[in-house]
Amino acid sequence: MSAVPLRLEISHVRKSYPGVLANDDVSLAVAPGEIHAVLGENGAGKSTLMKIIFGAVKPDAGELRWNGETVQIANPQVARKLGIAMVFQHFSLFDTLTVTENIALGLDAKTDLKELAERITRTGEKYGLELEPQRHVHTLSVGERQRVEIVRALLTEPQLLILDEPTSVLTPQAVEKLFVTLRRLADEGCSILYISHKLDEIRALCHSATVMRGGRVTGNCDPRNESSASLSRMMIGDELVRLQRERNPDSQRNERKLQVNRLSLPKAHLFATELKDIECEVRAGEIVGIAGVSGNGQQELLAALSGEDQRAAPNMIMLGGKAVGDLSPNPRRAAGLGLVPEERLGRGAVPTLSLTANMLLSHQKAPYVKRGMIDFAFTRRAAASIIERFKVKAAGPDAPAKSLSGGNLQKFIVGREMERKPAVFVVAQPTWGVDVGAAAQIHGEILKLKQEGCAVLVISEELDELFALCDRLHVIAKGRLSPSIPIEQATREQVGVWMSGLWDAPAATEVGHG
Ligand SMILES: Nc1ncnc2c1ncn2[C@@H]1O[C@H](COP(=O)(O)OP(=O)(O)OP(=O)(O)O)[C@@H](O)[C@H]1O
Repeated sequence: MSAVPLRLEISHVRKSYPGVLANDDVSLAVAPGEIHAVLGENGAGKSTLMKIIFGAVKPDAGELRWNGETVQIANPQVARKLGIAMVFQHFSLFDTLTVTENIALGLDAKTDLKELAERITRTGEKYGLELEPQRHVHTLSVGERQRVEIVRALLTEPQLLILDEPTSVLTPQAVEKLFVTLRRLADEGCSILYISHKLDEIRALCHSATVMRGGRVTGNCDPRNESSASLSRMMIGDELVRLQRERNPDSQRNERKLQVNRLSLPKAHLFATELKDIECEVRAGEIVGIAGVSGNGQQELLAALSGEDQRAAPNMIMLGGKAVGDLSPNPRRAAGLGLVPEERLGRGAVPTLSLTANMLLSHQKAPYVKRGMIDFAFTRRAAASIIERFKVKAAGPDAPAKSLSGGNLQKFIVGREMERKPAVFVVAQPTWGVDVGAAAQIHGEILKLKQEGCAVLVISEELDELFALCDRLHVIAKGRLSPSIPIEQATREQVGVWMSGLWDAPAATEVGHG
């Protein structure tokens, strides 16, 4: 036998959860050095399949062959011994530990922390994933956390690397760098399973693709020969809805709903970003975007806006004319603020609680709570209506938040916050991990909010998203905010230059501070 065996061969895998068949007769094969995409809508069963390969979930039926041998992957330790590494979509890092300590936990053997820190730095530099090993994870932005996860996987020198939406929080430049890394790994013989909703990335990177829908494999193709439209048709069985962004030039005369006035905040901890003189405003019926590479003050700005950080002077943040800079989240909500944070598990939702109970995180007044009593029947109906309106795939309103796939939970949280009919809606990474169909739907709902007169602030690293949604755009860099530019005048090149902090404040086209 001269033929090289397949690196991984999966045959007839099945896995059911209460109420859902997450994987139904799934087969898939990956050769050494092959970059293989797995694509499908939110809840199609991609993560479940990857967890089965990684030994984190036990299949009900089916066979796995590794380098030609039948294997039982009982747990992730077995997977790692075989040479399988996985970067999860949800971070699996401990906040209170440093980068090095977190990575040490993922490695089986006893490790010398000093030596490990050096390896982390070296690997990070080699692959363009720079990290500061001594930093505590709670001080890192989501983009930086993603880097930790990827470096942790690379340190094990895997034969198969599974990446579950690795680029969702990376900048275009970082994605390019990552692709160089992945192609090099593949050239060295490492196989890669790549889950992503970004069809253009799949077409640029992957040699082959398996398409899933409703737990089943619905097709195989070479994505290099497909267009994004044909891939998306295979995935959702339909054409995408085109967004209609109506520019309303009069919105500049509308009432100011959110104003940030010379907001400066010193670092809350050693690795935080200091906010310097942030000035922006959002008027009723307007969508303003903030672009920028993660870790440039987005987290700090969100904390100041939400009330998690109450150190600002009252009038540094004005909500509908009310000075709220030093207030806690509840009075800000009462003043009309709706907020979707970038971390959905932990900040956006309580993982172990049902979707119904999670409604109460942002709905604590009538009709949800009456005379101090929670109206569970009403709350449950409200959760059910969000599930229906946003097409959230979940067993029902009683399903725990953690049982939802990433994109579905995101849809639920966005729906829950919109349900409050906020006067000001602040959303970070609105479509992180969300499939193309659902992203179009979330964008449509955000545009609808705008039409209803809501003032929307979108903080995102996805330039496409910002260009599709916003009327005006700012860029955040090193804790400073650029002036805003009307979207018609913005170019990717200019925004890219601004991302490194280079803008001339007085000369730039400032709108809306009149
Ligand atoms: N632990 C669990 N308990 C109950 N149901 C689950 C669990 N894990 C996954 N499911 C369900 O299985 C189905 C497949 O989920 P999976 O996470 O594999 O989808 P996915 O294709 O990775 O989606 P996404 O793109 O949103 O990450 C979903 O309907 C999900 O709600």
